[in-house]
Amino acid sequence: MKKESFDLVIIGAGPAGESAAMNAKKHGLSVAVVDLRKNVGGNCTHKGTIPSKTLRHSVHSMMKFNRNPMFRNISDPTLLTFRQVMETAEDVIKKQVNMRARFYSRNDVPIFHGLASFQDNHHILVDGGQDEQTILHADKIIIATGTRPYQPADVDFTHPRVFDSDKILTLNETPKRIIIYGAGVIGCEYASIFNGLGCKVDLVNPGDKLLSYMDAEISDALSYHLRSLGVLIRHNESFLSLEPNDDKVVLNLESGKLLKADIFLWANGRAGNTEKLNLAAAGLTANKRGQLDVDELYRTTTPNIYAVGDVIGPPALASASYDQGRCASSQIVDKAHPLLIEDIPTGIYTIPEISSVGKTESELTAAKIPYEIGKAYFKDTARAKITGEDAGMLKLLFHRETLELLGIHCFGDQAAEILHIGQAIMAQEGKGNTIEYFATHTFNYPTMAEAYRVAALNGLNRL
Ligand SMILES: Cc1cc2nc3c(=O)[nH]c(=O)nc-3n(C[C@H](O)[C@H](O)[C@H](O)COP(=O)(O)OP(=O)(O)OC[C@H]3O[C@@H](n4cnc5c(N)ncnc54)[C@H](O)[C@@H]3O)c2cc1C
Ligand SMILES: NC(=O)c1ccc[n+]([C@@H]2O[C@H](COP(=O)([O-])OP(=O)(O)OC[C@H]3O[C@@H](n4cnc5c(N)ncnc54)[C@H](O)[C@@H]3O)[C@@H](O)[C@H]2O)c1
Repeated sequence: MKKESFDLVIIGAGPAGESAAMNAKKHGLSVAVVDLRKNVGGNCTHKGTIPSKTLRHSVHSMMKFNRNPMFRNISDPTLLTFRQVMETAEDVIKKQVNMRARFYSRNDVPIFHGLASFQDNHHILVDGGQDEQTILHADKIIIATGTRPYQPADVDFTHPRVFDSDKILTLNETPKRIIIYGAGVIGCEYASIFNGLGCKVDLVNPGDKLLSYMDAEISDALSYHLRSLGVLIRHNESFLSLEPNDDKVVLNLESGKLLKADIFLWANGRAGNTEKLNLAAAGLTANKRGQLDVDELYRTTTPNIYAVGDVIGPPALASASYDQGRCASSQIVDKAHPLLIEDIPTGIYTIPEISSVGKTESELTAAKIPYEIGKAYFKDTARAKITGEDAGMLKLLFHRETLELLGIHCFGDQAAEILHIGQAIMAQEGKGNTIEYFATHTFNYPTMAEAYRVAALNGLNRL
């Protein structure tokens, strides 16, 4: 059996593992990465963020084409199939893998392909199959193994009409009707994608609101727009059983309702990839969702082992995973790094898109912070009229005495980009963070950024 030794071994080549590896290497450590997959990029590139965002982009482009009368000079409205949009996604995945693989080779970080498991807290066995086994000795170890869709035992995911968010990428035919169970981020994003492909979508939500952690007005706006596009949302419904047949699936709900569709997508929760790591050998245990507990420096309870990314639980975002990986390896190379755990923005790629950072109205009300609201409706900006994307709103929440920006909530086309303008101001210290910035600086015209000026003036006029 081969044996090699490194300062740092990272398990998982997703966003968290990649950024941890690059950062440690740049600071002079010898680093190796282990991943089950032949290709780097993690679930983010192969199953999660990249395919879903590419699918969403293609579907959204097609919707714009179908909606804009100018394009009728070229062709009648048309629909793409799931396979067609998936081909574009596969192409993007390939390009991402090539780019990311170059990061590893240029920085001289070897990748060991195979299943990693602990032998003790300094030794990892990499099982590459076919007698290819390697033992890696490491001074420090970072676990960045991510998550996979949680699969309840009573749902048969081997049935061709039953999918989770990984398997859905293998779908060959566009269904006429789909039931999506779970209305978290994945459920809502796929509801938008399938709705855009012309499918009838039943979005079944075990909760009483879509994305209830969002600002209530934004959550309501999402429900309104999804419904107006034809998505049937059913709140407060719980899964009872699923009967997959040759020609359809039947979902039985605890309320006694029975829903029928061509396919069923389970989008309710994820589980940490820890069960094959032999954690006990390293003195570690995972919680019942397979996640690991860490302190604010991403240290597990075993002193030389760190954990980052989705495997440590919320916020479970690619964006945060990149930062967590860098933070953890900065601790290892003894370069203190800002912790980057406050005010993580959310970008939710429904159609229309949602993005927010900072406090919601209900959080500010509960904390008895005297805030005021400034709003800009996209329909009142020239840019939105030009692009035809005029459904949406930018809402700024600010302290009515100090004018400090406390929360930014945006709904509509490009919301995830628009948000970062305000985030930059919100992150300023002391008097640098003021809503007045938007009223006293000139914005390019016509832009969506101009919505900040409109919202700031709207808010200041309320004082
Ligand atoms: C459908 C979907 C859409 C998403 N959209 C977004 C989005 O728009 N924006 C956003 O910020 N986030 C999004 N996310 C979340 C994002 O994908 C994750 O936060 C991110 O992938 C987490 O990165 P990670 O490095 O922790 O792990 P992952 O990307 O999960 O990678 C972990 C890697 O570890 C490997 N591994 C696991 N166990 C072992 C083992 N024992 N041995 C060897 N290798 C192992 C796996 O093969 C995998 O390659 C989405 C997720 C999903 C599912
Ligand atoms: N645009 C984006 O940023 C984006 C897009 C898609 C997914 N994601 C990330 O992926 C993660 C998963 O999204 P989601 O929509 O599946 O989930 P979610 O976190 O919204 O959860 C959906 C429901 O499943 C439950 N649940 C979670 N894990 C479970 C488990 N192991 N067993 C039983 N129930 C469980 C949750 O409590 C919740 O009620 C999220 O944390 C999200 O941040 C992000």
